[in-house]
Amino acid sequence: MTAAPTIAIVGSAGTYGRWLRGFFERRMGLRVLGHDPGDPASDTPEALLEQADVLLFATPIRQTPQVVGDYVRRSGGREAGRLWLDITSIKQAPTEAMLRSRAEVAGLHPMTAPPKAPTLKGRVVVVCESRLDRWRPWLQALLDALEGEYVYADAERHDRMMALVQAMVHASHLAQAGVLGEYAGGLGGLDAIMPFRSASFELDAAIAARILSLNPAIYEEIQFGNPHVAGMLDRLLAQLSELRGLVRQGDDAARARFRERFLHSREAFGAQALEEGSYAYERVGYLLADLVTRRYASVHLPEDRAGSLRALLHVFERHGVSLESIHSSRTPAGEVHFRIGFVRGTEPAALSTALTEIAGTGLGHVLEAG
Ligand SMILES: NC(=O)c1ccc[n+]([C@@H]2O[C@H](COP(=O)([O-])OP(=O)(O)OC[C@H]3O[C@@H](n4cnc5c(N)ncnc54)[C@H](O)[C@@H]3O)[C@@H](O)[C@H]2O)c1
Ligand SMILES: O=C(O)C(=O)C[C@]1(C(=O)O)C=C[C@@H](O)C=C1
Repeated sequence: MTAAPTIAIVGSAGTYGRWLRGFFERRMGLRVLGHDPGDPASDTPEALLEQADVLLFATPIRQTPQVVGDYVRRSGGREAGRLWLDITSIKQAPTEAMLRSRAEVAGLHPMTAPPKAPTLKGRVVVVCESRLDRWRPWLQALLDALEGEYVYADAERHDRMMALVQAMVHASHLAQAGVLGEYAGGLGGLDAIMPFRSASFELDAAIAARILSLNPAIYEEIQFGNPHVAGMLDRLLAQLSELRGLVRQGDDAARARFRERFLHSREAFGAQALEEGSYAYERVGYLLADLVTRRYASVHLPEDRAGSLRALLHVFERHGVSLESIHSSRTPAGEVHFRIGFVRGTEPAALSTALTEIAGTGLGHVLEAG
């Protein structure tokens, strides 16, 4: 074990492999090697096994157990005393494959696509500590640097949870996307439906859109590669079939059964989860409402110092421009920027003068305005 280990990423040209290289190099100051058949300039598997202290698999879910098996064979015992990690979305098979090595082993599962931020701050990461000894303190240092929110489980429990947290959510949104597609002919596409949206519809459509925009192989494997998914789908289908049966039946008895069977899930959620969930929903609702504000500007404050936001707000105040909302987020490079919404009736000339002054004095970079 060394305090500044050399890291090797298997799958270094992939979406997460690239993000992780940036993280290890820039945030942790570590030397990073990587192999990926998609990048002919990448290092060889032999170089990884010869030089790296920590080997991290960021390869496609379906291939990962075989890829790990291949590295176990090539390594031939050299991995003893080193650390092997993976970030696969399904844990049991990759973990079993890594445990066939002599390395220390831990599985990580970031519950997010690589963010447009330098760390996983605020994002959940599942940690499967499979065989840890001398690498435990370094793994903790890695988790601290990643700034995630950690939950611990063994690989089997992880996969059972993912049948609900991922496979159920993806399956129901893919089904919604399919239904919307079938109705598109009669009602018009999503464009025609969206003006009628509730916040719930907007969020569900956003989730479906997200699933359909990311790597299809991941979503396929989350359904097909987890042995706990088929049972979950049976239950999901049974719930929907029962609901359909009751709606078709349509009488008071069916309504009573509906209230009893479906609305009483309240008890399963519990009072606290209901309160917190409903509050979270309201907050997201406000955010969505703010994002449709007609007049807005996105501003990056290059000087990361106390008082720079106050100076920015002061410019708007001097030009008589009133704010309706202000939200902060990050650019891909990790820079904070503020999205500011302005009240209806904002004088375009006053807003334009304020934004020109902000850019001209170097107080802020105006990234976007509308
Ligand atoms: N992208 C996400 O949202 C996300 C989130 C959490 C976890 N993960 C997990 O991360 C892993 C990688 O996902 P991704 O989105 O980066 O996928 P990706 O397809 O973008 O990247 C995978 C990379 O692995 C490479 N590869 C394939 N076979 C290889 C081999 N034998 N040796 C070396 N490299 C090989 C591919 O060429 C590709 O560049 C998956 O296991 C996935 O479940 C992804
Ligand atoms: O789109 C996102 O950011 C995701 O959260 C992706 C998502 C998910 O949908 O659950 C997909 C696969 C990964 O295993 C983790 C998270």
